[in-house]
Amino acid sequence: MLLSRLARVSQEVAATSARSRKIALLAGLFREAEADDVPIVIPYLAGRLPQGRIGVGWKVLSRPVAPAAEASLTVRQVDALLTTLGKVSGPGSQAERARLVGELLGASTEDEQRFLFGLLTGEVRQGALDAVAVEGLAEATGAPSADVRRAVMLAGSLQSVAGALLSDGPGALERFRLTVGRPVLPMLAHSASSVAEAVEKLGACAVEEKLDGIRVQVHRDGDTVRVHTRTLDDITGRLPEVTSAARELPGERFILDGEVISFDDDGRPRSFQETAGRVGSRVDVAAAAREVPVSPVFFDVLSVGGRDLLDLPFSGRHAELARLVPEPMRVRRAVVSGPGDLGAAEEFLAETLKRGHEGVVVKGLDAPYSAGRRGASWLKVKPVHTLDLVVLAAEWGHGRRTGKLSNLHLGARTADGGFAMLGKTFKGMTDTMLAWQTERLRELAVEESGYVVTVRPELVVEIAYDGLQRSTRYPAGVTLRFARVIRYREDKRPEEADSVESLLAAHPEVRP
Ligand SMILES: Nc1ncnc2c1ncn2[C@@H]1O[C@H](COP(=O)(O)OP(=O)(O)OP(=O)(O)O)[C@@H](O)[C@H]1O
Repeated sequence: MLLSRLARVSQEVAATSARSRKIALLAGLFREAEADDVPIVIPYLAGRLPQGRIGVGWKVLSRPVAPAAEASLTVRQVDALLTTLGKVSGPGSQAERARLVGELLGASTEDEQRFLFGLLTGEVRQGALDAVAVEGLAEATGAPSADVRRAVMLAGSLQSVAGALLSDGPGALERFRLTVGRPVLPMLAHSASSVAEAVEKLGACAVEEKLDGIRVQVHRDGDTVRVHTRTLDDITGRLPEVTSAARELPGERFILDGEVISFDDDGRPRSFQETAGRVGSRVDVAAAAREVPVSPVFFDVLSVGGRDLLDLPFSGRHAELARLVPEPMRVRRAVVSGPGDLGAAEEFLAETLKRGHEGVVVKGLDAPYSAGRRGASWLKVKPVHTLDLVVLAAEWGHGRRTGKLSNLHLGARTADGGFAMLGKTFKGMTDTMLAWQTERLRELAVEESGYVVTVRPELVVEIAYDGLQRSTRYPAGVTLRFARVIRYREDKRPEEADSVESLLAAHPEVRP
């Protein structure tokens, strides 16, 4: 497929607000695409680079290059060139990058240059595009859109489903069934501001402790056990405790969902940093496991004995879980009949906090498991409220922080797929964090002006704050009070950051 075709459709999709028109435009594009184009076309449309980072800064991009008169570049040629670009390193790499970018832009028409510029600087990001692309695929291939959605949910990747559908037709969806050994994206939660609000919304529900560890999905097939993170990385080798616990359960084939966490000798949870450090260590796992042992604590089951349980109501899945996993290895919970029983829910939250956990997750008893979604039926309640925001820029520090990128400009997602800055912070960072962020942000830099370095909006950071206040200086009309960094969330994509809309919904006091 020619880049010019993709660039035109991308522009048309951005220009129309009608969802049906967007779907029709994408369906048209998919009908023309070859299966090999798909892994490039879909991320480009959403404004993502399949290569992740390629280390091209604003300086290189902003050098004017005379455009080509006629479109000839294919998306696969562009992708190959960007892959080469991403691999350039060592002495002379700046000049080599500039040469390759010059080559790319010189072969592009003016429209294509504009598209590439947006793509490389992160400006054409379109957050909601993947959902529209699912509908477009269904329309282009004649597959029912609910089936495409379920396949994407289970595959955890729109690209792979699209590639299979476009080369083999609707029958290819069969390949994306829930299978032991093949991880699926986990179900996620929304926030509620209180247990009362959550119980009011959900009615009969289970109130579960929220453990601040690392999410794991454990697959066992006979003697084979695999452990995956929420981003589907395979971390089996790092967690011998989890594999041996899974082998001792009275089932041969299952998929369990839970959290691994490290407890101290008194049974209180150790800090997230300790658990994360342990789970992150790949060398000398045995020594790390002696120093910081972790335990799996399960809260859901997706499959058992070859039966797919995703569509069972949570109460049914939990009954299966209780048959498979002994109580000490399951999260503690209280079942609550509805708002009339709020006292029991509040008591459980208070007890959970006293035991050192960060809050609770309130779960509707009737809801199926929605893999890869923030289901409306899981609501987390944490007394210390935090936000996941995207770093838009950073300022060079001074004094002790000279040479470090320090003050972060923080953005929340906006309805149009962009980000609105909510404020800045340089608080809460450890020295390690400062060094790490300086390096990462320099790689993401697109423009440097004075002491402010603007970056591709890719890094997600968890921020604690004491509230919102109105402000005319910021585009959303509000700013954060006493924002401070808690940790970077490398497991989250910017599309998963908090939005201005949800923030304002949680703070009625600042609404005009
Ligand atoms: N009982 C539980 N049920 C579901 N998730 C739990 C539970 N205990 C801990 N968790 C963790 O909480 C996360 C759910 O919160 P969410 O989906 O919003 O992700 P998150 O943004 O990482 O949450 P947070 O930043 O609040 O930890 C899960 O991914 C899981 O790792």
